Amino acid sequence: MTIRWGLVGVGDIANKRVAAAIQSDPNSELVAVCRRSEPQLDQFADQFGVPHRFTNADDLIASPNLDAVYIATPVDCHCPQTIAAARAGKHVLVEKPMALNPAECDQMISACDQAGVSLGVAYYRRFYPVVLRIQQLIEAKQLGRILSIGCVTGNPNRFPADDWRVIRTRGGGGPLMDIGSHRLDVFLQLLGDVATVKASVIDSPDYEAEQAATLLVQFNSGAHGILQCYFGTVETPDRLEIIGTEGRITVEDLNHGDLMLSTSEGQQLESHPPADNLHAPLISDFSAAVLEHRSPTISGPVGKRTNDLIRLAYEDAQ
Ligand SMILES: NC(=O)C1=CN([C@@H]2O[C@H](COP(=O)(O)OP(=O)(O)OC[C@H]3O[C@@H](n4cnc5c(N)ncnc54)[C@H](OP(=O)(O)O)[C@@H]3O)[C@@H](O)[C@H]2O)C=CC1
Ligand SMILES: O=C1CO[C@H](CO)[C@@H](O)[C@@H]1O
Repeated sequence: MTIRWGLVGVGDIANKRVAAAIQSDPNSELVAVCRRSEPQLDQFADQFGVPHRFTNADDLIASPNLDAVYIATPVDCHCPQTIAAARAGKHVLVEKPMALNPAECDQMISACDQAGVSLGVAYYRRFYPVVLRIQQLIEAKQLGRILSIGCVTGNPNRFPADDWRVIRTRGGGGPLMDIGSHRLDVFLQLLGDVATVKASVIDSPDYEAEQAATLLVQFNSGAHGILQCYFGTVETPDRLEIIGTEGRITVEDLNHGDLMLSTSEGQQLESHPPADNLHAPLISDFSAAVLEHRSPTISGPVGKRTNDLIRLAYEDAQ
């Protein structure tokens, strides 16, 4: 059996990676796509050879010949479209951040539970070989007791004030929601759950959302997490550093996967590059989970935890 996918929202990320990832997965088939703009919909469907096209998400979701819906629309659409898909009996894989706020995440989880369908969230960095290698090194106590994890990330785009990414009711916030969310998810994967969140933001002179956010989180283990995220800077690589009592790991760019391990014995460079299509392992995991009747690796409750931390950060910053 293959999973027949409908893809709602065929903009930037669908075009760059999601459609190709579905089409390259042996358990998946891309059978339907949706966006409201008809000429752009046709262009996308023609480019990827997708047989069914819809200008209304409800119509795609109601279509009987689908097993799963991939939601790649702006964040304010994630909750209503997930609930509609669940009620129509479709499994749902939703882009990050999962929703505008934790209350929406709860509604999505509960709708999918009630309908008996799977819910996954697209935090694909969880499948990066370099992240899995770091997890292994931490678990093997190669770094001793972990004291801190730090990440700096920036998107150079200068978003206009009417872009959904910088309107709070559409994107949920600014760089913290859009790019910080990915890194907080990696923090949770590597160091476990968080007890407290402190945050400060810098407002943008040009739009409603923040332009910069700096977070200091304290994990249940006692370790610190420091996250800095920006919009409108020069391109900032996806840098990660973990400091322990016996060692340090530095990754200059998670998307390249070179890892430097420093211990008292010296330095060791390892290379763990990600998949060519970063979404491919995510789609494969989700479709296999549906076929094997297991939970996807990045389930609704996993995705929601990042929304919880972001909410605490915005509350503290206020
Ligand atoms: N995992 C990752 O690395 C990345 C994830 N993302 C996430 O993916 C999502 C989409 O981002 P991105 O592709 O950059 O956004 P875009 O703005 O480029 O695309 C959004 C798409 O959604 C469509 N859309 C908007 N509203 C609706 C609606 N009500 N019904 C149906 N379609 C709709 C738009 O088309 P139209 O207006 O014609 O309807 C467009 O095709 C976001 O959640 C974002 O955070 C984005 C980039 C990378
Ligand atoms: O990783 C990413 C690349 O940039 C995009 C635009 O800011 C983000 O939405 C996305 O999560």
